[in-house]
Amino acid sequence: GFVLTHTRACSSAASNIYSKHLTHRPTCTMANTGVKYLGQEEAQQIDEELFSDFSFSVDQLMELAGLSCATAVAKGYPVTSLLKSPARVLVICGPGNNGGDGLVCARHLKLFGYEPSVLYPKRPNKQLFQNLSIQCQKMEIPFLTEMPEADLIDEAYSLVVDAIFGFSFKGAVREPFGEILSQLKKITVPIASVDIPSGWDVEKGCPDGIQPDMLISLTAPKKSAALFKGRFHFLGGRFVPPVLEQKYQLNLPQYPGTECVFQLN
Ligand SMILES: NC(=O)C1=CN([C@@H]2O[C@H](COP(=O)(O)OP(=O)(O)OC[C@H]3O[C@@H](n4cnc5c(N)ncnc54)[C@H](O)[C@@H]3O)[C@@H](O)[C@H]2O)[C@H](O)CC1
Ligand SMILES: [K+]
Repeated sequence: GFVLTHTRACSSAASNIYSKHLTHRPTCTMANTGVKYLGQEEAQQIDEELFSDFSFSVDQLMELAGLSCATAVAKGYPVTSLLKSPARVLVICGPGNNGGDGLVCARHLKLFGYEPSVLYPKRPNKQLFQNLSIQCQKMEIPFLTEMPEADLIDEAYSLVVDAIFGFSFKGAVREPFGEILSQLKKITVPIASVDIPSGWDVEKGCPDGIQPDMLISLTAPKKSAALFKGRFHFLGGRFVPPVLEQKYQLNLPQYPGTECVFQLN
């Protein structure tokens, strides 16, 4: 197995970039847990096993994944720490389950006191995603019709949640996501990426890709997470049965108490 331990210090460059959007700079804490970093195939295999052998439904795990993401955001960027009020968050959702996590995250962010807006340019024709979209609309979360320019994002929002691609991303980015990612490379407000920084190769990353300030790894980090340079790395998706954890030797850290996220660094 591929096991990485993390002892990296917080990136001071990233701190300087983002501190202008915060009233205080949160302190980083580090945990050296020895959790396993997964390859793309292994991540997909575990996902598949949760749905088949363990009989979970996608809705169930997506709800817990999205809740973890909103919780991590609330820990890293508390509403009261943000310079702009209301605390507007742009949640960008992609065409797969990573995008579904984003919709769930947006709904919980609203319940946590943020003002999320959703950009959802490619909507799969499946009941699950239609339901999640209706739930957001009923929560009075606006859906944008187009991607705002980078300077507009910096002006209007405190944070962007990147729920575009997760562990099934492969090959060159297809439109409209290429243009969306090129705007995200220009913004100065922090990006919180769900599971994988979108556009990054799941295992090898992407040196000239987006550089999120927060990464929320779900189930277990993927290999590219070793290249993450932002301030906050959280683990979420506290739903892995111990039998499955042992089978894949995930070596997951102990989540504190009833918490749904664990801060890896
Ligand atoms: N077990 C867990 O931890 C759970 C994780 N969840 C989340 O699900 C995603 C993985 O979801 P999946 O549907 O398999 O794939 P993606 O969302 O990564 O994307 C697939 C989607 O994207 C399109 N696509 C792929 N490559 C490209 C490209 N180069 N350009 C454009 N579009 C591309 C593809 O066609 C599909 O439409 C995981 O990361 C977690 O976030 C679950 O929510 C819960 C269980
Ligand atoms: K993502």
